[in-house]
Amino acid sequence: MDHEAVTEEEDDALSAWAQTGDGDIEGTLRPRKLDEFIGQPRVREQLELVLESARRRGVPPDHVLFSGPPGLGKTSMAMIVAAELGAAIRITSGPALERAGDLAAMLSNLAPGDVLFIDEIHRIARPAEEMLYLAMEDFRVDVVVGKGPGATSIPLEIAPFTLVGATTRSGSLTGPLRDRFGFTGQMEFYTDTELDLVVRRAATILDIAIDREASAEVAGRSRGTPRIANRLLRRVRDYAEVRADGKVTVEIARAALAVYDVDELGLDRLDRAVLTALTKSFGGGPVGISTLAVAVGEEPTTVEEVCEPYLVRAGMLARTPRGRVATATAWEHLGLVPPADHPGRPDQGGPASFEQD
Ligand SMILES: Nc1ncnc2c1ncn2[C@@H]1O[C@H](COP(=O)(O)OP(=O)(O)OP(=O)(O)O)[C@@H](O)[C@H]1O
Repeated sequence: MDHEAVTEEEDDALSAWAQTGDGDIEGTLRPRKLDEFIGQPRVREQLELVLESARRRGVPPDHVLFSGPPGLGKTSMAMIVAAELGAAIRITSGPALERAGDLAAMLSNLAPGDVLFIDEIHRIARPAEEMLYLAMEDFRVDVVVGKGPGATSIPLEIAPFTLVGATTRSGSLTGPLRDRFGFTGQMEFYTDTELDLVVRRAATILDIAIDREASAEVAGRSRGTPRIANRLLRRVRDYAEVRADGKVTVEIARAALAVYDVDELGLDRLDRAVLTALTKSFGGGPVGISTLAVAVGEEPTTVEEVCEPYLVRAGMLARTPRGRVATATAWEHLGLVPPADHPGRPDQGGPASFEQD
């Protein structure tokens, strides 16, 4: 292993990480405990208080919601909640709960203290959502037997449990559902320093020799997202193994990332397609998200949930009440000059003049 400036303390931490589990790669790379989780200091501190207090009182903690863009560690956090409580976790997702009966079956099979994790909870069907209200509040479900005027509803007690929900769109959650969560952890994009740690941790687990400059390069191009950091690391490893001696240096990392179309800011082909359509086809905007999605041949939700958060964060795209607008930084990044009257031009007020929605 080639960790040039790794301190002894870091080395200990890295080798402790190396001993975590096996299984599929994503699973292998998932942090298992709260203190193993890199980044998100605010969410970690808040969650620790929620869990510790529940542990001391000997009751299941309040229901927990994690929200934020994909790949920031919401599923990992859900698993950590269960691990920290020493509880079993049952996993499902909003789209899988199409019928209330599916949810009733899951809820009635829970043992006391279990954690039920519902990923993409904003996509849960209405009848299941209504069943969830009662389950979250009173640990009860009403099972409807029969049809038509003769139908009766039988109340069924369920074990006290903790619901952990994850969503990329907390805004689409209905008020009553949102209100039933006692704690919401808002996951933020990671800093480059945090991602550097994520990359080095994964390199240790996967036994990839990467030097410090190279891990920083991969981290800097990972769009603030650990899942992307781990993925880029694996692609860089492939390149190093096939085209070189297996060691990842910064030159190898740069060459590999060029092959995979990841630019210096971490923007991939889709991000650049969005910016190119926005600037070249729509004169910088404003343009609606659906039109933009059609122009790049993607689903509006993919553009909205996967590309947009990072482009907004990188200061390249602004959401205005009239649609999406490319900022001066976006034009510059593509090597283009914004038209004279475009609001993205700094002399026209620049990005700061945009009203965010
Ligand atoms: N803080 C972290 N430290 C190290 N690795 C992390 C961290 N957070 C996430 N990862 C890694 O990133 C990957 C994605 O994490 P996870 O599945 O928890 O994200 P998510 O927010 O649930 O994503 P999605 O909403 O797309 O399912 C996992 O392989 C995990 O190992």
